[in-house]
Amino acid sequence: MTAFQSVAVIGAGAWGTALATVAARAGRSVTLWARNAEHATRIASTRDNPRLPGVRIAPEIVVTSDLAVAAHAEMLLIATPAQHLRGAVNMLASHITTPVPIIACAKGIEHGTHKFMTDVIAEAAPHAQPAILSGPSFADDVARGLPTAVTLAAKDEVLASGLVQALGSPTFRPYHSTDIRGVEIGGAAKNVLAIAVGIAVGRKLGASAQAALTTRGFAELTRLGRALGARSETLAGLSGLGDLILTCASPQSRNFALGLALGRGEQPSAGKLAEGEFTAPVLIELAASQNIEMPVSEAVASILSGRSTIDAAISGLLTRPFKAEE
Ligand SMILES: NC(=O)C1=CN([C@@H]2O[C@H](COP(=O)(O)OP(=O)(O)OC[C@H]3O[C@@H](n4cnc5c(N)ncnc54)[C@H](OP(=O)(O)O)[C@@H]3O)[C@@H](O)[C@H]2O)C=CC1
Ligand SMILES: O=C(CO)COP(=O)(O)O
Repeated sequence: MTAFQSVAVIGAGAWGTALATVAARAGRSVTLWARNAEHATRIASTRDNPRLPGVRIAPEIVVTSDLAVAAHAEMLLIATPAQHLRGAVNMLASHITTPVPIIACAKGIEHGTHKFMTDVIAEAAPHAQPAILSGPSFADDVARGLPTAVTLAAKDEVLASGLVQALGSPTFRPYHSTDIRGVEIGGAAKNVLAIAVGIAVGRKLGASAQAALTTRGFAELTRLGRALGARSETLAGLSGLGDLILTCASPQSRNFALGLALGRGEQPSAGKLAEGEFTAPVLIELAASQNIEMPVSEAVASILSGRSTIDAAISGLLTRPFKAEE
């Protein structure tokens, strides 16, 4: 019997809905919280969420917009966009008076503070036990029960392992870790790098360029990770290299798709969350503060901000001085 029988997922977007399904499949009693009361009522009655079309939400999942109901759970998963995670945890904080695990499921770095998601949780809800779940996992695949594997990290290995036991099932396999920072860096940086690779594919630069850019992207992700104390095996694991491979190779990724549209000179789809767009400027600020070179991420940030054209950014990357591979 797991110590975490009840689970609440905060944020009823694509990922929150998929994670609620995962937890229900693992035998937990699940509450899915949506900020909008009308949305919650509609999802509860139709058992369908337009943010994750075609996925039937199991009848036993309670859908609510009442935060007090959700906050009763023995573990909480936060699946809002990264820049809204602090707001969500702030709202939860007054309901949390005992140590309860709060698992960040968003991928990003907070603007202004340069803080990673578990640091934001620790600040906003001092009683919480922050953890992070990240890895190669499209919400649609996960909700449909296709096999996926992710990393779940907490400071305390026993806690991380307990959370894995509560959420894991044959088709959703979390691996536990204590390298919180390594997991957070991989998830945040891979979205920015996926935009770069999408641009290259959209510009028809070829499969060789796609592989080269993904690999050099991994090199800069690793450089930053090492500088911030991440473990190499985490960066080369599911939440780092694993998620980078997934996101840099599939138009199913919203970040890759954003890059693809930009590279083709098309208008990106409106209303689709591509976290890399928000992470790019803060990622390069953070890298600069550590004296870490991240030329691919810098190119993405300068394209997105309009400081550079796509052609100038590509030319800038291709004419960098030759150097040793590291
Ligand atoms: N989709 C995926 O495959 C995966 C996504 N992730 C990560 O999960 C996070 C969420 O992504 P995803 O679910 O796909 O995004 P969606 O755009 O599908 O949904 C975002 C959800 O967050 C809600 N939301 C927005 N702002 C707030 C807020 N201030 N307080 C509470 N809820 C809020 C939105 O509510 P409303 O509906 O009312 O607008 C919406 O339900 C991102 O960081 C993403 O990188 C991670 C792994 C996989
Ligand atoms: O994080 C994801 C897969 O692991 C989802 O990727 P996108 O946000 O690019 O769709």
